[in-house]
This record gives sequence, structure tokens and C-alpha cells, in this order.
Amino acid sequence: MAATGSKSVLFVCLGNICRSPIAEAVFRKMATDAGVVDKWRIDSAATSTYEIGNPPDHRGQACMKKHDVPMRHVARQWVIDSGATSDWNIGSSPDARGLACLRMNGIETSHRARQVTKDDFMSFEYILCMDESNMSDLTRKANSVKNHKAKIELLGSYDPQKQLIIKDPYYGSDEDFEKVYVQCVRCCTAFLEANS
Ligand SMILES: N#Cc1ccccc1-c1cc(NCCCN2CCCCC2)c2ccccc2n1
Repeated sequence: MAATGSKSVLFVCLGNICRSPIAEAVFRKMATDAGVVDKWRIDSAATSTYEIGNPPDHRGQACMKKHDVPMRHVARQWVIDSGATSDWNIGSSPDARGLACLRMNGIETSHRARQVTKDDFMSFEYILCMDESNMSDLTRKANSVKNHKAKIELLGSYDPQKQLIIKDPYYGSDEDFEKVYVQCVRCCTAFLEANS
């Protein structure tokens, strides 16, 4: 049973290695600093299969390090993996309660890109994406899920400076990742405020 007043947000972009892991890390830090992170299930995912299983982009990791924002990526010397005997949850993230337990014990987990699943539309209250093509991909997928619960919105719709679109920095520079970071800080601040 989820804690009372529990909330959930899934950040989504095209590949889940650039924009959505930054938004997830920024929001998680804000919720932690506000003392409410235990009330939130926070995750990120991709609309595409381009980068499934890959860690966040190194330029995004460098940006997070520069701004002292912990990112759920830990470079691993050993390849240690785990698997399931069933196909029940293929593609889903580890259970939020398990992640919270790991984090409470200072055991960092690493984020690996994953694609949005049908279950996400049933289990997340908010699905916040970055641009119009993410929006149309998500809306199309959501329409195939009966009475889905998620509110699908542009993260940029929370921006006090009204910059609606957070542009894909994949072919861009460090400055483009910095712009993604700055927009995510403004939008996540307003989104957390609107849900406090
Ligand atoms: N597509 C596009 C696109 C258009 C404009 C600006 C950026 C991108 C762009 C391209 C990427 N990977 C290169 C193409 C991947 N292959 C495309 C054909 C199928 C097999 C895979 C990205 C990867 C991760 C995150 C964001 C990305 N964004």
C-alpha cells in the first residue's frame, strides 16, 4: 500500500539518456531538499527503443556533476546483473520501495534507459515530456490503454518563463545540455510547488 499523499511522476524524452534523466535527477534533488522525496515515486523513460539499457549521456552526467545534482548512474567496474524467472515485468524499473530502501542505505542504483510501458500509463499520476513529438508518441500509446490514469503534459508547461519546449540536445553542445538543465530547474521547481 503506497504511503498516504503519495505522488508519482515519470519524465519522458526520445531516448531516456539526455533530457529525462536530467529532469528526474533535478526533481529528485529538489524533493529530497524539500524533505518530501519519500512521498514521491520518480522515474524516467523513453518513447523510443534507441538507447534501451544504456546509461545517461556523458554530457548530461558532466552537467549534473557541475551542478552537484546526484544522478542515478554509477560507473560500474564489475558487470553485475540480475534477472527474473518470469516475463511479468520485462522493461519495468525496479520496484520503488526497493529503490527507496537501497537509497536509504546509501546504495546507489544506476539508471538504464527504458521504454515507456503500458503499465506506466496506469501507475503514474503524471507523465511529463519534453517536446511535441514525445507528446504525440505518448498520446498515441496512451490511447491503446483503457482508462489510463496518467496526466500527460509537457514539462515546459510549468515554466514561469513560458519556454514550452525542452529541445533534444543529442546533436548539440555542452551549452545545449546546460539549457536543458536550466529549463528543468525552473519547471521542476514550479511542478513541485504545484504539488506541495
Ligand atoms: N532520431 C532523431 C533525432 C532527430 C533530431 C535531433 C535528435 C535526434 C536524436 C537521435 C538519436 N539517435 C540517433 C539516431 C538513432 N537511430 C534512429 C533510427 C532508428 C535507430 C536509431 C538520439 C538518441 C538518444 C537520445 C536522443 C536522440 N535524438
